[in-house]
Amino acid sequence: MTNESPEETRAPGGGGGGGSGGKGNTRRNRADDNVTMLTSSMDLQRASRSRASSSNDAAPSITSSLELSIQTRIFKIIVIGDSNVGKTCLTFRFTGGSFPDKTEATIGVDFREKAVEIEGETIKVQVWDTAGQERFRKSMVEHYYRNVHAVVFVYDVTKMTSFRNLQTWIEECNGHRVSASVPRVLVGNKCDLVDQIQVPSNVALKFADSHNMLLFETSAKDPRESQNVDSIFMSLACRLKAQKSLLYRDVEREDGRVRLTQETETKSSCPC
Ligand SMILES: Nc1nc2c(ncn2[C@@H]2O[C@H](COP(=O)(O)OP(=O)(O)OP(=O)(O)O)[C@@H](O)[C@H]2O)c(=O)[nH]1
Ligand SMILES: [Mg+2]
Repeated sequence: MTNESPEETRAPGGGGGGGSGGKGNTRRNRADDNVTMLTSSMDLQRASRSRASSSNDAAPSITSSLELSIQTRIFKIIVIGDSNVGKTCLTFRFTGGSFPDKTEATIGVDFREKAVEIEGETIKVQVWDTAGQERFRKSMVEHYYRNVHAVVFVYDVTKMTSFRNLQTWIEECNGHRVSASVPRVLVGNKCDLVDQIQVPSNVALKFADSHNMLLFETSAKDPRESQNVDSIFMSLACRLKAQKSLLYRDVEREDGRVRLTQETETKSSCPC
């Protein structure tokens, strides 16, 4: 587990992978129609180690990779909700394109990252998969909300308590001075368990509307829903791209550190 803040995160390189479009359930942006996923899951901790091990590479390659990094914007999206609702599986599905065979309760936070292309611009979506269990999250909460760009609230459609507890999660978010302009979405997960659904769509939709959120009902497990899972994150990335510009600045070439600063600009050409 790493604890890098976005300002300190160095942009790693990317690989392949992809997804777009998909059927909607309740309300959904078609953000992904004009979007191409570029990179599969990247554990930032591993990426950090790999960067460290290659730090003896020739200086020109470091310089050119930093120059590439300067062009890359990073959006920090946190995933919040009760333990066992499927936060890890959803983030894994988005960044890795599959459902994990086995998961354990998240301790602190797990970082996953995916590079996506929106209207010709490559953007890194940095997903913070947070711990639902209080004992595994209490020392980390400040870090979750620090400089966050978007929030995904998750409940389990087969567990009414996870839906009722959303109010507490929203209050925690508000209590950490997350601006009202930070986009938030609501995700009802485990829709594949059709015989066990406890949270009706209309109830969830009403709740989402009252909190000015889009609602996505989906399943991290069902591969037919993978594009819908992608849409959760891509709709946010599109909204963020339209709202603000996050740029790497203050390149300190001596030690290879890159600091991310945030500035706001108005852009209006996002397809979603
Ligand atoms: N049927 C079904 N099971 C799911 C789905 N998503 C997750 N699960 C299962 O739900 C359990 C919990 O999933 P996790 O992703 O680890 O839950 P979490 O929200 O990350 O839990 P914490 O890390 O403790 O906060 C695991 O057994 C998953 O296999 C889904 O869409 N459908
Ligand atoms: Mg987890």
